[in-house]
Amino acid sequence: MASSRAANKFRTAFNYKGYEVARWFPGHMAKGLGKMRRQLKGVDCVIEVHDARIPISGRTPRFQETLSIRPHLLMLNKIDLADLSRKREIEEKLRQQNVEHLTFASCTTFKDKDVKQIMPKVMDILASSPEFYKGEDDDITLMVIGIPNVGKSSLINAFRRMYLKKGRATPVGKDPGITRSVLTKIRVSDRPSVFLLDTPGVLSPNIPDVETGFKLALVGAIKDHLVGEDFLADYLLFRLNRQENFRYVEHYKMQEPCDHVLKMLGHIAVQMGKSRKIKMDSGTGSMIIHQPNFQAAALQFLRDFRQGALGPAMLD
Ligand SMILES: Nc1nc2c(ncn2[C@@H]2O[C@H](COP(=O)(O)OP(=O)(O)OP(=O)(O)O)[C@@H](O)[C@H]2O)c(=O)[nH]1
Repeated sequence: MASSRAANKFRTAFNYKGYEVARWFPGHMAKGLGKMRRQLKGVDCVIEVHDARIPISGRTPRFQETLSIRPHLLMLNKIDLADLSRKREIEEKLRQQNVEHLTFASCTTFKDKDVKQIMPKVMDILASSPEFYKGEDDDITLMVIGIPNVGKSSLINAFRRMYLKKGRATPVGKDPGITRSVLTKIRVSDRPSVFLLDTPGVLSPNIPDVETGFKLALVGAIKDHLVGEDFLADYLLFRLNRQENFRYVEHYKMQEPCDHVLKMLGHIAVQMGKSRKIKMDSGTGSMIIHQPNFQAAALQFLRDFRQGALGPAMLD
């Protein structure tokens, strides 16, 4: 375990090296956003799924515009990976952002106990919004929105498992941008008759600052290669050290915490047995040296973080 003396040696600010985030918003997202907005008038309630590890950051302002038009439930998903020790503070901040209805959930936990609470909440929200409530015999249409990779498809599949006893209707994947088809209408319940509109993950065209961009990338909403795996790994190391979360020391069997990403990635690469052979001229002939595969180590570090192996996370 690291002493607080060791913790004092760590960087207090991250050098983003003049990174630009503007190019992280691909064209297909703008198209998706436009289609979603056009479909809104047939929607009774919007379920916005967001990642509980970044409860405040990264929700797009354009989503929030839609919220004033339609009843809205914000579902903070992946709580199995999140450190929610400051839950009250998070709830308060979201209330200040006009989030009236909030729920915490995990879509992958066995028995879907969190997902079970969502439909009753939606029914309550609709019942308290008479202008949108139609009556028991009418179809209810819900739109599921959110940034990439937060679990929108997983939620829809969980609903289908639960209410229709059916398997996957929509593909799930660990990489962002799996859902490309816009607005597929999927029946998720017979009684009441409920349809869900699946939507592609859409990022804000204006990510407000580079730090938000890095947080989004750490939770997998932006593809790693757009940021650079080693750069992102460095940011992760910076964040873990700042929060004095030193589980990585034990996890990678290190001697002590470390603030130098290449040193750390080198250690992980050796642990994983990942090295590259490089031919070098030694002056008296050529020789083969083994260089740690830093990229493979960076990917492993990011994967371990995302799967919760380095402890529950809170990036806001
Ligand atoms: N640990 C954990 N993983 C989850 C949870 N919900 C979804 N996932 C995983 O997160 C990844 C993304 O899930 P999807 O349901 O495809 O996310 P999406 O929002 O539809 O993604 P896009 O299609 O990119 O917009 C998958 O690997 C899921 O298994 C959760 O509650 N906990």
